[in-house]
This record gives sequence, C-alpha cells and structure tokens, in this order.
Amino acid sequence: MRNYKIATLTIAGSDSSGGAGIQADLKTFSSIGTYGMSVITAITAQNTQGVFGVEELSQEIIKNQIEVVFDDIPPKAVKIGMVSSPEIILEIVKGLNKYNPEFVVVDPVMISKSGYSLLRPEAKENLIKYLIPKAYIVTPNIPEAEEIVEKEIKTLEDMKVAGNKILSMGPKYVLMKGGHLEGDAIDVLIGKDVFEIYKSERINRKNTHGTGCTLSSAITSYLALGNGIKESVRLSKEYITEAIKYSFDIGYGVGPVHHFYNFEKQEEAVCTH
Ligand SMILES: Nc1ncnc2c1ncn2[C@@H]1O[C@H](COP(=O)(O)OP(=O)(O)OP(=O)(O)O)[C@@H](O)[C@H]1O
Ligand SMILES: Cc1ncc(COP(=O)(O)O)c(N)n1
Repeated sequence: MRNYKIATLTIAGSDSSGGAGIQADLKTFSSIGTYGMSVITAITAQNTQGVFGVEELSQEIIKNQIEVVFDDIPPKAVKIGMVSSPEIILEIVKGLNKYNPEFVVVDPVMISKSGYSLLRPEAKENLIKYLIPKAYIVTPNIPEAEEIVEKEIKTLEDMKVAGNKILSMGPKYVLMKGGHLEGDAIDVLIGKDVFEIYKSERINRKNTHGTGCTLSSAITSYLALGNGIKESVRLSKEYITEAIKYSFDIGYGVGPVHHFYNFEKQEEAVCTH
C-alpha cells in the first residue's frame, strides 16, 4: 500500500543519464509509493556508455542538505549509495548519529557497471569502519563483497561465508547480491536469526544500468511502508526482476531498467491534500 506521507531519503550521487544513482532511487521511491527526498554527495557526468566526470560536493553542502531535510521532513528510511570520499562518509555518519533514522540501507557502491571507480580507494576504510556498522541492511554485489572481505567469491557457499564476515562488521542484515555470478540470479539475506535465499531466473538483457541502486531503494521503500525485512527483500526482488524484464534500449550503451507507475491504483494511495 502506497503512502506518500511516509518519507524516504537517498544520500547518493547524481547520474545525469537517469539510470542509476539519485535518479533511479527517486523513481523507485515514487513507483513503490513513498515520498522521495535526496541529499546529493557527488555529481557524475554519465550516460549509458560510461562515466565521464565526477565532482564531489563539499562537506558543508552535504551537511546542510542532511540537516534541512531531517529538520523538516524526517525520513522513515534512508538509503546510502555513492559516498565517494572518506570525508563525505564521516559527514554522513555524523548526520546519522544526530538524527538516528529507523532504517539505514547501505549500498556500498564502488565501481560503476561501465568500470569507473565511484569510491576513492582511501575511502574503503571509513566505509567499513563507520558506515557499514550503521546499516540496518547492507547490499553488496559480488565485486563489492570481495573488496570488503578481501576474498574471491565464486559460489553460493562463498557468498554465505563472505556475507557472515560482513555481518560481523556490525550491520543487522546483509543481502549478498548474486547478479554477477552465472546461472540464476540468486541473492542471499543473512542476519543473526535469518537466512533466506531469493532466486529468480537470469534474464538475458543487456540493459541493467542501475539494478543495484533500484534494488536498495526498493528495500528502503518497503521497510518504510512497514514490511519486515524478509518481506521487504522479497518484494524488492520481485520489483527488480520486473524492472529488468522491461528494461529498454535508450542511448548507445547499457540502458536503464524500467520503473512501473501503477496509476490505476492511485485511489489507494494515502495522500491527504
Ligand atoms: N540478468 C539478471 N536477471 C535477473 N536478475 C538480475 C540480473 N542481473 C542482476 N539481477 C538482480 O538484480 C539485483 C541487483 O544485483 P546486481 O548484482 O546486478 O547489483 P549491482 O551490481 O550492485 O548493480 P549495479 O550494477 O547497479 O551496481 C539482484 O537482485 C540481482 O539478483
Ligand atoms: C551516481 C551513480 N551511483 C551508482 C552507480 C552504480 O550503478 P551501475 O553499477 O549500474 O553503473 C552509478 N553508475 N552512478
């Protein structure tokens, strides 16, 4: 059930081509039915073919965005994507400590699908030491998990081992995304008292720009709307599977996934005028 009076916030980078980052997050929030807000950490000059430039925003303006948003419209759940530098991570952690949102979803974005580094190498330490422990759920893909645990991941068993290692770093749950392995697209949710496997058939589409951003934003929305962790991940996996199925060719490179807006159900939405 949509509820546009429930606010969700993304703290992430801007993707000028609209497929990933802040733009994917806001589309996902709207499509699932929460009120979306954004704190921009960095601006990328990006299209379906690659990332051609990055400009990080200053700590001051990031702090300012966080404070004015939380002081006016406290989000029920926050998603964190591209964080870029060690200083930006510390600023975000300060904000989280000050406002203590109920759900923090950390997507540890490191390298874009097109191979561009979106996290400075020197920022990895702060990501692991300060940001991951603040997460209600952290959602690494295989290369990110390999980078975090410093070990190769080739099988489902490797995913479980690495997931447990990441869990020991302090988040409440870890969702290991298996999009980068071969065969079915298998994600594994691990928590102290939870172990769930989410499986879908691999869809043979080239247009998968922004899949990780979309999945973590969907989890953020479903948690904010009051679903438990297993149900939130289940619904989000369904969302991303449909979004990939209907992804489309736009631009010359790896196109975006498709976000559905079910306006027939408009009357169900909670939104008091
Ligand atoms: N070809 C596919 N068919 C079906 N599901 C897929 C496919 N590729 C990825 N997924 C699913 O999409 C979600 C995102 O996984 P993925 O591993 O692609 O994340 P990611 O690499 O972080 O994405 P991004 O490239 O946006 O950073 C997961 O639920 C994964 O299982
Ligand atoms: C601003 C921003 N954030 C995240 C991604 C990762 O998405 P992908 O791996 O699909 O390129 C991106 N490309 N740009």
